[in-house]
Amino acid sequence: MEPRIQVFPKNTEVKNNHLIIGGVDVAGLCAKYGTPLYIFDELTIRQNCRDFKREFSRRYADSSISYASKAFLHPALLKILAEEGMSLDVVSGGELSVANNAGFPMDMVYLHGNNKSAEELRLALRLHVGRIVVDSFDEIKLLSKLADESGHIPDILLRITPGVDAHTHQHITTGKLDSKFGFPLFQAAEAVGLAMAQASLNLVGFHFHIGSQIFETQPFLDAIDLVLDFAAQVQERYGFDIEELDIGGGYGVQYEVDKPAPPISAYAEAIGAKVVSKCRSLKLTPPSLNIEPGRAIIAQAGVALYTVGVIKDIPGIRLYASVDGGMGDNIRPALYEAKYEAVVANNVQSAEKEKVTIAGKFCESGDILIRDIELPSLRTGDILAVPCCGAYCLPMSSNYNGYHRPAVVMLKNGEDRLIRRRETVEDLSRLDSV
Ligand SMILES: Cc1ncc(COP(=O)(O)O)c(C=O)c1O
Ligand SMILES: N[C@@H](CCCC[NH3+])C(=O)O
Repeated sequence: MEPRIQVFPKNTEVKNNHLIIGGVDVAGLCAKYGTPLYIFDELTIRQNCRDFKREFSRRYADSSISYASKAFLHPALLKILAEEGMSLDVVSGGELSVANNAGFPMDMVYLHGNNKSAEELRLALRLHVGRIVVDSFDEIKLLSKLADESGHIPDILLRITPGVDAHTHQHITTGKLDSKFGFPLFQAAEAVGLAMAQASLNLVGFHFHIGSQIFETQPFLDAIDLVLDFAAQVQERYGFDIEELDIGGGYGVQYEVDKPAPPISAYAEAIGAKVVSKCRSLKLTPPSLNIEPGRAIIAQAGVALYTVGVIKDIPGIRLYASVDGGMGDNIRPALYEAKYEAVVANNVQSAEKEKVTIAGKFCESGDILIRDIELPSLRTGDILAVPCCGAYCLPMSSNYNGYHRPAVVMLKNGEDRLIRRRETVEDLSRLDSV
């Protein structure tokens, strides 16, 4: 079996040397819909939701799982999440509106953001979202005023930056003290005092998020230690009892064959035990626990499909194969030096292999999707399948160089359906006037 298959959606197999996902021949899909194409496997999404719910509730009964919609947001996905009993994390009025328009239950929504506008806060108040995660002193004051005007008292969490190092890429670490997000611990008590003084706000607990693609459990445990110590301090100082603890997302996923991520059970085991033992030692009533995975729900479910175009051999230097997408649909290699695997969907296994660099078609020399990967010798017209592209690819995509964002297809029970059409030339100037 081709080892890279393990990084693809859960029900991926190889038949007649073709890549088959959810019973569907991937090369055939490309013939039907064109490329670049993003496909999502519904079964993998549902299994990931169920794994999180099962593993956390087993170790900590009073827990909930919120999908971080910034990783990928779509009405079809929202329907699946609602059916799976997931809550939702949104970070703007835009994400909130998409969720509301799709009929997602608003009481299951957490609104985040370090610079929420008055308009976004008014919308959240009008929709009675489940929680507003307040990020700054300015926001406490603004939300208090708006809540007062609206007549609705929102349940709020304060976002704390616990000051732990999550050992991940510096652009995706967020829990360090020098951060634009949240209240550093040394200012957080003052924030609790201010929030409690607002008759129009109902403070229920604390939130932290220490970063993304974190492979160790220890940074989560360190942050829990610090934030629950803080909860005990403010209980003594203000008589505030923490009812909810939201420990954010950041659970790692396997992008590369030789870099397996810890199973969800390992995070759940360590985190559940930590909250229980810490609350016991501090004599705190254990709070409800909310977990906010984005990547770990959706990354593995998504695959990017490209057609190979120009193949350029620079003897003694490098062999390049260019595909019909790149940084316009996946900025992650350029932004974070993210690494990806790939297989040739119409020729998965072959004795003839060579090292090749997969370039995108954008006018940037940094537009390299995968550097020096061993693949069956590529020919123009081959279909390249890049796994683990479900998270933070499409939501961070662009029209750079007049790129038409890809079509998106959902796979379920051997059937495919188009859930987002490919952009057209008309879309490129849709908003413009002369
Ligand atoms: C507040 C918050 N929660 C959850 C997430 C989801 O993170 P991940 O996709 O790494 O699980 C993020 C993004 O990093 C975030 O900023
Ligand atoms: N967008 C990043 C993760 C940051 C998530 C937002 N806090 C990624 O692609 O890995």
